[in-house]
Amino acid sequence: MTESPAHTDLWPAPLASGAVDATVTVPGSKSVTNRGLVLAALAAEPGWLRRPLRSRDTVLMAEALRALGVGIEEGVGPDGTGEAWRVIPAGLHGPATVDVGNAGTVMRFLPPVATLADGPVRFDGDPRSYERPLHGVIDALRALGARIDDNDRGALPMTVHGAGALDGGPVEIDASSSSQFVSALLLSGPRFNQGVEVRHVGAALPSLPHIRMTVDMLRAAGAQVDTPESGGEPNVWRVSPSALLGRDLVVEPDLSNAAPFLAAALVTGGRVTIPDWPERTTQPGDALREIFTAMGGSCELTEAGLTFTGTGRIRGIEADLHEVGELTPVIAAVAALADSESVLSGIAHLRLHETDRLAALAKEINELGGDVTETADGLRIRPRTLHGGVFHTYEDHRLATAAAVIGLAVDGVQVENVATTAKTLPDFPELWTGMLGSVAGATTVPSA
Ligand SMILES: O=C(O)C1=C[C@@H](OP(=O)(O)O)[C@@H](O)[C@H](O)C1
Ligand SMILES: C=C(OP(=O)(O)O)C(=O)O
Repeated sequence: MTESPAHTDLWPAPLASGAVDATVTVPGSKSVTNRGLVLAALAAEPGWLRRPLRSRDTVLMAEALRALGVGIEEGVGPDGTGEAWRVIPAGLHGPATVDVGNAGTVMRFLPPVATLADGPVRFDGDPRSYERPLHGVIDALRALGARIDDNDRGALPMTVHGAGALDGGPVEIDASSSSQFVSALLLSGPRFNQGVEVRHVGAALPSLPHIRMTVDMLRAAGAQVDTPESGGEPNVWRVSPSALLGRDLVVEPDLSNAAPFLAAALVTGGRVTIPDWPERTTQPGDALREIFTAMGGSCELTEAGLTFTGTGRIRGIEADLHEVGELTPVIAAVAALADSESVLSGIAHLRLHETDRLAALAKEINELGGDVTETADGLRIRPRTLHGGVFHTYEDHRLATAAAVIGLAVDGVQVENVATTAKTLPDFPELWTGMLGSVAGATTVPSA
């Protein structure tokens, strides 16, 4: 549906001329915003999303819900401060068309919602969306009573023939390729006639914090959810049928998108504060505190937010990133600048993310003179002296931010299509140069 433009734009990644010392306000979480939109759309009464992320993935989600009949009004919040979206649930209608772009959250969370519409809902997206796994959602919905026309591909494009309701009940899925299969079924579960019981069968499930986020947000909307952690069976989640409450939800900053800024403190031996870092959160980005501390920095959570301080020395790390896979590109970039080897494991499923992230990181870091090899389930990174060159980003926002991190320490890194950061962080170039503006004598290059 969406054409893939030829991306020849090159953004000269600014070199840091000294230690950064900055406060960076990071926009809202993609994962929280898109769950918040779905739950608000399925609620029995209107709700608010305050400080939502406005980015390609969240705008696609909002547009899709509008296409199904949901009202989403963009404006300021009930207290008159900050951006807020008012979500007004309505009967869900087909025929409708949904453009998923390359958003995993849209392509996986919305087909269960579409089963509740009263007509056909056509799903299409970027060429890459056709390659990303969706079989877990399609097979499960069919088992729960839905009619889906996917030409036996188990992938996009497809049409969900909404019948106005879904039986629901127990279902088995293999979600080892994406935790989003589980989240997708749970989010709509309260609205299925019998609720839903999802049993994961197969190899280990990735991204467990994202499933905890789904469960926490469902409970906050009034749903009853039984989980392995609340005394249930391992790998089984159960959501009872119920109405959902309209909430006044304040979206946390996107902690995964804080990664490149925290990395800048580590790489330059500087200091970066991220305001509004939550004390408790299900976001996987919270693990950065531990991971970057192990790589050589230190952090402190105060009323000002999370302050991360680097020493200028970066240590390699051996880390299983299975639960926090989306942090991999920036961690790999830091590891390429470390003084010892790193082994990142547990992330074979990243081959099916926005791009094959393992292949892309190995190729692009190696083209700058690095020594990165792919393992069966991750990356081995041996630091080398790097040189400048073009860093291709494969329409992957996190490849672009990873390249910017390397560019802090390596002169002449040119990031192809930095605009691809718009998937989750449209203001990245401005935030980055703003952060560097606080370095005396910094070479800040305006974005192309
Ligand atoms: O549910 C979510 O919001 C997400 C779950 C994870 O997906 P996978 O389990 O497919 O890795 C993560 O990588 C993605 O960025 C966001
Ligand atoms: C894997 C990611 O996104 P998506 O939601 O498209 O799966 C990501 O943002 O790193």
